[in-house]
Amino acid sequence: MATETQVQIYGNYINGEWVTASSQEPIASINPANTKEVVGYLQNSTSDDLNRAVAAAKEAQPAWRKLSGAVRGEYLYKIASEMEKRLDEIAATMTREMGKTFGEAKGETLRGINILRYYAGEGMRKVGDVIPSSDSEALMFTTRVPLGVVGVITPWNFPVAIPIWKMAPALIYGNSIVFKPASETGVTAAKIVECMDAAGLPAGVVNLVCGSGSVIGQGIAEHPSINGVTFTGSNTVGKQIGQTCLARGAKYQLEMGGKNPVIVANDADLDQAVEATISGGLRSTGQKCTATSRVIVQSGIYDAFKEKLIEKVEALKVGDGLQGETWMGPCANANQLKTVLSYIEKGIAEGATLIAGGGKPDAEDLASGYYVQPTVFEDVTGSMSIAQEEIFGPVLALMKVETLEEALEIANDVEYGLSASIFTKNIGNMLAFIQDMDAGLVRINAESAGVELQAPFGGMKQSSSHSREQGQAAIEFFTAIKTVFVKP
Ligand SMILES: NC(=O)C1=CN([C@@H]2O[C@H](COP(=O)(O)OP(=O)(O)OC[C@H]3O[C@@H](n4cnc5c(N)ncnc54)[C@H](O)[C@@H]3O)[C@@H](O)[C@H]2O)C=CC1
Ligand SMILES: O=C(O)CCC(=O)C(=O)O
Repeated sequence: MATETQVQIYGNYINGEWVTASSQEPIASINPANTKEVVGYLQNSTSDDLNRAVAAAKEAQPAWRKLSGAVRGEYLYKIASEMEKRLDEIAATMTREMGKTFGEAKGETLRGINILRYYAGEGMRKVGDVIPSSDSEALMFTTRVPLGVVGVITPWNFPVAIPIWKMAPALIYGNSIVFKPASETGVTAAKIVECMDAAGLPAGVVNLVCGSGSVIGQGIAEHPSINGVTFTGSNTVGKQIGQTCLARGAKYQLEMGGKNPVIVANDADLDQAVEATISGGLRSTGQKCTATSRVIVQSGIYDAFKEKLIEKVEALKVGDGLQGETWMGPCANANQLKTVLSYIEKGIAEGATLIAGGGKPDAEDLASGYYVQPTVFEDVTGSMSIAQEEIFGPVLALMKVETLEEALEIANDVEYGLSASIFTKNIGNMLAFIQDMDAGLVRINAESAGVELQAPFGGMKQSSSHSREQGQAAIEFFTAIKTVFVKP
């Protein structure tokens, strides 16, 4: 039974006020490192609550868009400062809600603060071009207008960075927001919104509505007054949201799964490749859409790479992310743990060889969390489930190849195309990889995860709806271009 004493209940934030949902049935956010601990309670909202939030956002948006970009930017700077004051508290909440280590959570919260400051500056930058008209007396130019009300549906794996890299550009370009976070990380989300409230953001500009994906998430996708929906999460849900939005003519942006490869060439720096494979594959318990999942190694370096990898993986300290010595925390929820364990079983059943990890850790102090050992398979072939499907857990699949052509063929032989890495010193290998790898993010001598806030981010193939987030690319989703023709 979960402990239910002295745990705060977080309201929805609608029209500038913290309010209780009409259902009166809070949802508990549980600590995956210790499932007896409730981190906080969230609202289990209904369609009525969503309708109120959308109405507030719709009413607030015209005045918000009429402010100058510089003034909107000032609000973002203030939100960043409020978050900075609460950096440790927000990071610790993130760790308690979804399990990543405190160090990673703090890094992510800082990243959120930097994203806010980056987009605050965007409020002062150009939004259009002057285009010569065929009429010599006319002035023709483009400008940009906000979409209106934007729905923001986010997952639990980056509970600060993802909502902020969606909300900051939405706000700077003049949109208002209805924000539905994953329930696993609703308390972290409420704390971000508390910072927005403390920064004095006008009522209704951002509205937080917690609740189930099928009611509030789907409700956002269907709502006739929501003009655009930005989503990160699973492929199945993303496609459903895309279809719902398309059917009613709303704009949508989907960031979904990955099955990211790293190629280790014979001439790779062995230590660098091993470190990056471990960091890219196992940090955050492998729960990143950019996580390394397939490790394609050339035969000349295979044995040395494998030996070093296993030695390092077996030394990783699994535990509660709030404890300083922990390198890898638990899976974020019971479903994730179940999924990871089921993929490990499938790997064995389909003929891969388990060479590290493979189950729950034995330690007694880990018994009440959703822990799994960092796991490595070898003898993995391209058709196996663990080589094709997103696991979203700390599982690496080693695949041995003779040539780099073979490596690239295997690397591209999946339905996803989010990120990919190669380790090599050969410029020809690097150029072939940059050219031929079907992924939105290609990295040379660097791990597959690691997104920079000022650069475009998004995937090819089934990994995204082919748009890009972050950096200046965000303007493409959060605004519409207007071409203006003026004649005296
Ligand atoms: N690309 C990424 O970064 C992520 C990928 N995933 C993948 O998804 C798998 C399952 O994780 P989940 O948390 O269940 O992801 P999910 O896709 O169900 O959840 C993501 C968000 O969508 C909402 N949602 C759920 N059902 C919805 C619906 N019918 N309509 C609208 N919104 C809905 C959720 O409440 C949450 O806010 C993971 O194992 C992983 O493979 C999950 C999280 C992030
Ligand atoms: O690697 C990163 O920093 C971003 C990953 C991401 O967007 C995700 O896992 O959803």
